[in-house]
Amino acid sequence: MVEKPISVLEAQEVAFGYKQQALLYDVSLSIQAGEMVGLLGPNGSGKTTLLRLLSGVLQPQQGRILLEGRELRHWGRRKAAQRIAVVPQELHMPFAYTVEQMVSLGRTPFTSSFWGTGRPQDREIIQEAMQEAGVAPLSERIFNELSGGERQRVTIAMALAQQPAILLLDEPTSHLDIKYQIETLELVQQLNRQRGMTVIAAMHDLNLASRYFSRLLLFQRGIVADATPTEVLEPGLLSRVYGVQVQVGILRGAEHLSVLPPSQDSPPLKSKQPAPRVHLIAGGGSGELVMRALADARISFSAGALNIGDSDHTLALRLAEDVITEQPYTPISAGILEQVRQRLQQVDLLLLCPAAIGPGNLPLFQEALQAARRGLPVVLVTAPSQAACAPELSQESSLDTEQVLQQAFAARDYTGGAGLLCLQQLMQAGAIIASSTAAALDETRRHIAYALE
Ligand SMILES: Nc1ncnc2c1ncn2[C@@H]1O[C@H](COP(=O)(O)OP(=O)(O)OP(=O)(O)O)[C@@H](O)[C@H]1O
Repeated sequence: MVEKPISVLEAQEVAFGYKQQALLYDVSLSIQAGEMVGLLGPNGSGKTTLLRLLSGVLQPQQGRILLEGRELRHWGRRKAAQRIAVVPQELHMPFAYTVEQMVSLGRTPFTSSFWGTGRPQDREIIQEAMQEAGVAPLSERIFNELSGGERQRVTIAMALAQQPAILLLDEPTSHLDIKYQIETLELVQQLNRQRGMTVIAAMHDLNLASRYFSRLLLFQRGIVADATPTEVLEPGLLSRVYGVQVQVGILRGAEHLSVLPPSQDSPPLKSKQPAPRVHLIAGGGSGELVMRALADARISFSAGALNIGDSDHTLALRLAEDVITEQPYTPISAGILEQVRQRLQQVDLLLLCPAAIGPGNLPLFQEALQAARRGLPVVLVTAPSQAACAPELSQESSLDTEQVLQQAFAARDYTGGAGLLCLQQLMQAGAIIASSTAAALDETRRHIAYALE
């Protein structure tokens, strides 16, 4: 029997938010010893927060983080620091420490002395760490007086002095010029290859990420993609996540992918998929089953508007051909609504998933109603719980079915009646009820086939 290797670091269904506001949810990932993983994602997507959770600085509000198979919060700070070192984006020191003193702090988890210089072997490790990170000539300089790039390399030396099994780096090249960017990543790669150090680094530079990391995690409040650079650096996926068009290819003579802005005279990017014929409106996880079913059936669809941070948004980034994106925690704006309106004029079918309707997304449903009145076929997908009671209901009178449907519509309405009215008007405008994911898929296939005739 082949034994499953134990992950050195694992996140199991982790959820976390600051001040009651959900930020990350359902993050599950497993890192094996010796992996080199690049963590990509736009500003504010939660990369630093994920690294803080993986290092134990923050505790998950749901789920757990395991270090070498044991829950991280049971390790204790000192023991965990003997295994994991963190290179933060910025380090501010309140005192005038020298570089050597700073790097010495890296030995603190192993010694009783604050500076970690008690034993000769510690002094040796500190010197070696300064050499490796290229900061030995700066050893007597005051840390706070160094340039951003120099400070970053000192922080790396501090982490190396910790001799960790796992190195977490938060944008390790952000303050460095191109020479030090390359040197830093070469150093990290060397530590990974020669010492088997496991590396996870948040990266903004997609080209450096594709060059140095064999596994990339594309993050947007949740994991959108977790695969090799070739699979993750896919123009459609990047444009959905970053909201900008890019070209991806292998430059002549190079061995790795490059991501570039599209040149002005290059033709617009052609999608591998045909233009979506189906649009989906969802939210709060209500679209998950339908999106998975559409993707499994290889039906190209667009989705939105969805707020960043909504689980349906993260899934749509992965599965949909195009996603109309709204900022987190904000009502659907007029500009975004206009994008939805235009999309609804282009597709053959709208799938409305059983999302709760509040003041923020009510305009979306009203837009759907306008589209239905203009003649766009609309399928109202009812919640799985509603589908579950449908077979029993079909044996009762049709009035009961109607009543249950109305109750279900009312339960989704958080607008004081406008949401319910909109759903009722959608029914009057001819919307079809699909009481299961399978029924929604059947309706979708039927409409696509009909539209092709
Ligand atoms: N201590 C905090 N309190 C409240 N909100 C926070 C805190 N730290 C981060 N945030 C918010 O959480 C979100 C994610 O931040 P985070 O720093 O994890 O993202 P990031 O992907 O690392 O961003 P960047 O690429 O810009 O560094 C942001 O909206 C940020 O404002």
